[in-house]
Amino acid sequence: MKNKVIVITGASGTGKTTISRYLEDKYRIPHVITHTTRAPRTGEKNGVDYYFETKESFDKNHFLEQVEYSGNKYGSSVEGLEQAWQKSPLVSIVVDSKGAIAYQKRYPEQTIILFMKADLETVTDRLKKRGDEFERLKQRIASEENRRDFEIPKELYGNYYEIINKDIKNTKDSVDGIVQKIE
Ligand SMILES: Nc1nc2c(ncn2[C@@H]2O[C@H](COP(=O)(O)OP(=O)(O)O)[C@@H](O)[C@H]2O)c(=O)[nH]1
Ligand SMILES: Nc1ncnc2c1ncn2[C@@H]1O[C@H](COP(=O)(O)OP(=O)(O)O)[C@@H](O)[C@H]1O
Repeated sequence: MKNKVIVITGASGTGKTTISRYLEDKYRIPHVITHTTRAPRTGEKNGVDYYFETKESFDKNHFLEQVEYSGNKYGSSVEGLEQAWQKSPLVSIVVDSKGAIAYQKRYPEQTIILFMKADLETVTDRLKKRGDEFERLKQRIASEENRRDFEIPKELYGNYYEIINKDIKNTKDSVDGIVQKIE
């Protein structure tokens, strides 16, 4: 198989991380670890969930693309992608929609985009249950970037799979169908 990357995008709480973990557990598809200046959430580990950076250390990386999202910086490096491809020709990455556009442009033949969708009420409820601190959660939900990511950007029209993540079993079935088609 030629190296490929499953790019998982969508608004906060729509299930991107859940699906990335599912791909890892069921199919041994490793995820690319990206960099962020946001503080770790309870249970998140440096070098596993993210590389947690200071503003200074963040800028020392060689980014393939980087964004500002709800007041924090996020970025993914060529090295991170190459490292994941060394483990497996098929890997996944969780990024915002700007990141998804960047991957589609740079690796048009190798990018498979999953656009995760759920309604605002559902995601708000899930983020509360995830334990996100309330003030941060409100700020995140209201952020321009998050509001934007409830819809797929026009640059990706015709080039993505939409997954409506209500019932988790149906969601996993849809993901299974997509993974099995990847050559
Ligand atoms: N473009 C880009 N987006 C990223 C990267 N890493 C994470 N993100 C996105 O940044 C946004 C915020 O991530 P996070 O703080 O973990 O919040 P969550 O979406 O609520 O889990 C999400 O849309 C992530 O997909 C990256 O390296 N590049
Ligand atoms: N279909 C679902 N039904 C119920 N809870 C879900 C579902 N999908 C995800 N969750 C939960 O919702 C929360 C947000 O999901 P997560 O994968 O962290 O979203 P994202 O990475 O897009 O912010 C997590 O606590 C997760 O376990």
